[in-house]
Amino acid sequence: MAKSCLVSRTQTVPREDPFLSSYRLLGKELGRGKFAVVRKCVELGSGKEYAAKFLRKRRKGEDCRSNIINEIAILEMARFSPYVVDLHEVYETNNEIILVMEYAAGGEIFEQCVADQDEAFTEKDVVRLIRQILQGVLHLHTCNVVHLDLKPQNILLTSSNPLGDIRIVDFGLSRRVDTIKEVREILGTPEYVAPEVLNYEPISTATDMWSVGVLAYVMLTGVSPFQGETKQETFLNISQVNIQYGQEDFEGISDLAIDFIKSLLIKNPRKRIRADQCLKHPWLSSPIESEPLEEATIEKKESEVEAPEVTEELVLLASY
Ligand SMILES: Cc1cnc(Nc2ccc(CC#N)cc2)nc1Nc1cc(C2CC2)[nH]n1
Repeated sequence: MAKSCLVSRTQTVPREDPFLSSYRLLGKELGRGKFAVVRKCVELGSGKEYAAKFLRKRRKGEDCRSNIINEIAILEMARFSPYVVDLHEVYETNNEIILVMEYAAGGEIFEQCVADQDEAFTEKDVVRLIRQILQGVLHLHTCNVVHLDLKPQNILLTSSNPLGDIRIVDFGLSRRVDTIKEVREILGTPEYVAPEVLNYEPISTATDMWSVGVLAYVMLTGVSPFQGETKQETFLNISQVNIQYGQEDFEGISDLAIDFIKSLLIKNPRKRIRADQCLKHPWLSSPIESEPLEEATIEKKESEVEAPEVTEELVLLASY
């Protein structure tokens, strides 16, 4: 444990700990994965709230620092998309890398997907949010990057009430498309994973588009379309595209919405519509259904950026 020094009556911070010298952790744990924990924090200088993601560098005895550098490089590459969470600062200790990211106060859209009718999303809400998700995904795909873990738990809201905007988070499984060798392990979360992943076939940007189809289904109905009693049953439902659009689940939902979902939940990845085509689908582009169209493409504040090669020089780490 680093030596600490008394800096004020209320708090002592380890002298050599730049993160804790610049931020105060707030009680709230926002998320926890196998090798990461996310905590709310406040930047002492500005008083601004952030989310700090603590990532362990060693996992199962292996050095996984390059995986974390990959996540940072993708967040950096996506910095011009308003719908990808912003990366503020990075710190490195002996055991961890800390990503200080934009705080999305509205939390996971998952909570509202499973909420009671009166708090659930309206179709108009879903049109607006799916359009934003597609604009974020289009930015990634334009940069040759696939997310590979798009699910309601990884789509956050800047505000839940009033309903704000989305932020795509968690690029821990993301890859540059041209660097993906064949998939050797099942990536992603069972309910949202595309058939080609289950069959160890090549993955592509179309793999994310399958997940967008599942996302739209869940946001509209609160039902996870392929979920079975067991993981095996779920995988079989996905592989056979065993899906229903039941009257009960889709009561009051437009035929255009169902047509949109059906354009994505197609077994052959080549037959699924792309993110740019989704944004032109009548369900998302008919003004009657929703607010006036935003620009379908993201105005880049700088020239189009290629997803940078994952090299360590790219990342300025405040290390200690
Ligand atoms: C209010 C809140 C509630 N729940 C979560 N959950 C969550 C979901 C996925 C991941 C996985 C990741 N990355 C981390 C937390 N994040 C929140 N705010 C965040 C969370 C963040 C950044 C992404 C961490 N900014 N604002």
